[in-house]
Amino acid sequence: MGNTVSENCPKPDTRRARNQETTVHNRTSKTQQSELLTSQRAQTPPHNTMGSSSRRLRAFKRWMRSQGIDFSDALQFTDDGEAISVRALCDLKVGDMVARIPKTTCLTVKTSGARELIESAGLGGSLGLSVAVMYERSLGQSSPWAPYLHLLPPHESLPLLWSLHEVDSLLCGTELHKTVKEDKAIIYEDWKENILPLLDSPLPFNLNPNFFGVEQYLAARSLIASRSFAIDEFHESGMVPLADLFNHKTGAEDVHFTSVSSHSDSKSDTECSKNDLQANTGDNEPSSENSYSDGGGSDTSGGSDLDSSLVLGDHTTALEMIMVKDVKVGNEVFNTYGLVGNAALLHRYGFTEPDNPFDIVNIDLELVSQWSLSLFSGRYSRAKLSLWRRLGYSGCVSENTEYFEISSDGEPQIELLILLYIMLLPEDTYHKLDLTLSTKGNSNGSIGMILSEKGKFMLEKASEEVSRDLLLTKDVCNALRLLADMRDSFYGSNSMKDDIEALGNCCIRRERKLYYSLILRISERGILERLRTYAASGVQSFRTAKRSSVRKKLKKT
Ligand SMILES: C[S@@+](CC[C@H](N)C(=O)[O-])C[C@H]1O[C@@H](n2cnc3c(N)ncnc32)[C@H](O)[C@@H]1O
Repeated sequence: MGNTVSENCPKPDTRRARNQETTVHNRTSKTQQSELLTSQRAQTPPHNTMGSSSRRLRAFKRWMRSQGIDFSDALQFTDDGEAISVRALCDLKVGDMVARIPKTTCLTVKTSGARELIESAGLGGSLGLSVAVMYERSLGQSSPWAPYLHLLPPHESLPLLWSLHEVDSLLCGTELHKTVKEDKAIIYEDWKENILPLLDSPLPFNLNPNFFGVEQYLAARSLIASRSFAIDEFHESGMVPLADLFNHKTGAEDVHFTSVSSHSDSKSDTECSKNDLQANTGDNEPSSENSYSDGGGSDTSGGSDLDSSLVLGDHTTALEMIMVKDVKVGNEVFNTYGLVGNAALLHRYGFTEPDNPFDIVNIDLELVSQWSLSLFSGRYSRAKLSLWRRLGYSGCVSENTEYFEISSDGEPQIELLILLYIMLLPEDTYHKLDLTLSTKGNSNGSIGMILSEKGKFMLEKASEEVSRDLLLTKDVCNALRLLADMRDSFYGSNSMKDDIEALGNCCIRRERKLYYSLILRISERGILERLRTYAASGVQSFRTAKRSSVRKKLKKT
């Protein structure tokens, strides 16, 4: 069996937060080196020695050394009292290995003292890992991970942990509102069904209820969502000390995590194979169906030392952190948590980024139906929708809702344009198309078919760009503008200008939830604004001119 590495792409949390999430793997041959970057370069003191080493950081570093976690002294861990970040103490170069973390030091179900308890209860996934985290936390100083756990925040401020009032007031209208409310209910059920019964576990698991309440469960889930990694098939997801200290920058990471394997089915015995791991995999999707099929024996007991014999059935022994970009002395070293939009970032990690190019806004089919009903009868609207479907189109579907994506530049999904176009077809054209489709019986070249049925031009193989251009009639553009207005009304009475002003007056430290949710609102509303611009440009005369030139070209061919 080959090296097992799970990609640490964040899974789409929800349909709302399912903005493109892709991993970036731009490794270079230099990453094959296996020497840890040592102090040679770091010994040159930086001009501006910044940051501090807090007591908890010093204890954590001592603990890392005692556990065999190697880290370069070119990395500076900075503790501002609330959060940690990592900076370069000297110029870091692509290919520099800056840390090596033995898997045995990761906090997973397999390494936790609660392994037997978790496995016998059949708890897998985030549920199992959260019991491991709660259990180790309950041990206090006796936990083998005590200095690591001490460095973690009590919880991450994810919307899942906000009060219902906060969720309703701060997320109203956003892509997260409904999702978070649903999450809260499911997570509570998870706890009641799976965690509460553990308190009756027989000795030696004398669990302290104070560490296994619903609040502690939510806190553990928030830490897992925001900082766990998929390690391998054996360990599954786990907390990876040190690797989880790097902050995120969208599409501009400096460091990659790699699983290192040196085992028998490598091409040669001496060959090291490496696979990228990407932060973070915390499965924030509440689920009650977590179960373990692994019935493997368990020989760990509570509060044991980290046990190197735990790397069972998996030959990969360590995780490495390797620079994929040069970083100048004094600059922060970033990881990436994936190419995700702000709704996903807030949902899983509790923060958002201004000008995030991976943002999207969704327009529900339900909203399109409302718009259609404001113009046409229910029967007429349904018939048009059915024609659109018979032509082979659909929107995105998730959790029984059908919707259309508007990308961050304001461009709507083409299926929405086609639907609007069909909805707005003149009655006779619609009947003609309906009849043609019934006789033809297939929907090949459907865009061309729709457009040609309008009788203006023949278009068999339309490129998406040309099709878009032709679909953007004046009526379709007006419909887009109306839909943008309808979607924007979900945000309540505050205008976008009010939101921007509120953000300007907001203190990120004191009003973190407000700050990040305002960025989410503003970025989503910005997309709707760009959708309006997109629609407006469609009705401008230059656009008409462009269309007529496209038509001319098409006629010639
Ligand atoms: C894996 S941890 C990173 C280390 C973290 N700063 C710490 O104090 O341990 C992920 C958390 O760091 C914070 N974070 C990471 N990147 C961020 C960013 N670009 N802006 C704001 N907060 C960020 C968020 O709170 C997130 O949930």
